[in-house]
Amino acid sequence: MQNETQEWAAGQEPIIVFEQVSKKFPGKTALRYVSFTIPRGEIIGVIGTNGSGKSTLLKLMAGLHRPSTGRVLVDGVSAGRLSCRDVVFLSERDVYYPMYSVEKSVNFYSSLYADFDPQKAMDLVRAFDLDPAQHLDNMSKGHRSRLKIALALARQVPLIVMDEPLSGLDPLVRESIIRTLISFIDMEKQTLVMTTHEVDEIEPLLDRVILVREGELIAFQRVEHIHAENGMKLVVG
Ligand SMILES: Nc1ncnc2c1ncn2[C@@H]1O[C@H](COP(=O)(O)OP(=O)(O)OP(=O)(O)O)[C@@H](O)[C@H]1O
Repeated sequence: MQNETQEWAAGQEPIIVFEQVSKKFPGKTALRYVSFTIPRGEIIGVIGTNGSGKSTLLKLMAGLHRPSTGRVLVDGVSAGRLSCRDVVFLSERDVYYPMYSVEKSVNFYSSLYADFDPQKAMDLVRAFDLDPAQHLDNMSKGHRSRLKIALALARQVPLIVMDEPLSGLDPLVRESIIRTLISFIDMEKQTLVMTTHEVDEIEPLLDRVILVREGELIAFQRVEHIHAENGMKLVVG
């Protein structure tokens, strides 16, 4: 697979630019000279085997890591200067207040973030079959994952970054959850970037794929181009 040359329509500046980005941790180079440009209004999947650098890539986009070399721009701003108003980052970790109910969590988030839309959050709660009155410490891990996604999607920000949003979800509901998730994204104004190991389920819903292997960008392509070159399946390993 090869990387594509991009052409952008006038006035359609990209939401994310990576220019020769490397990220080094003590004793480990997680990413090496990664460059790509993500247009607005797309669904992007970041795939690769364990330890290939996916989460590091997402944290750089969200401004949670600074590049060791190179430059990351989000909406024209250096990622190091981003605030929580620009990007939502949904981490793999389960962060919640166990004593709160679903509805109280929505109200709490509404008080935290000026761009939080409580009506949209409650619509998502219903779409994900959650009980607004249920307390989080009584909820299953899968239901807490749904709530976590609902709270992230209710923010009106240009970039939503999700690290493994499907982890902890029953394989039988993953596809319907991801379809619901995508249906709530405002494609005129928002871009979604997510990592996943569930490539088969998610692939039909993606516009583009970033494939990383051992810290290197192997491909950044539209899904249909990958199909044309490799048949119907993405190859992760
Ligand atoms: N804070 C850190 N300090 C040291 N090494 C780190 C740190 N964060 C990540 N790494 C290392 O960088 C490499 C890439 O990690 P990363 O978490 O980005 O991979 P990943 O593709 O998301 O993996 P997984 O699929 O298992 O979540 C790994 O070898 C990891 O151990």
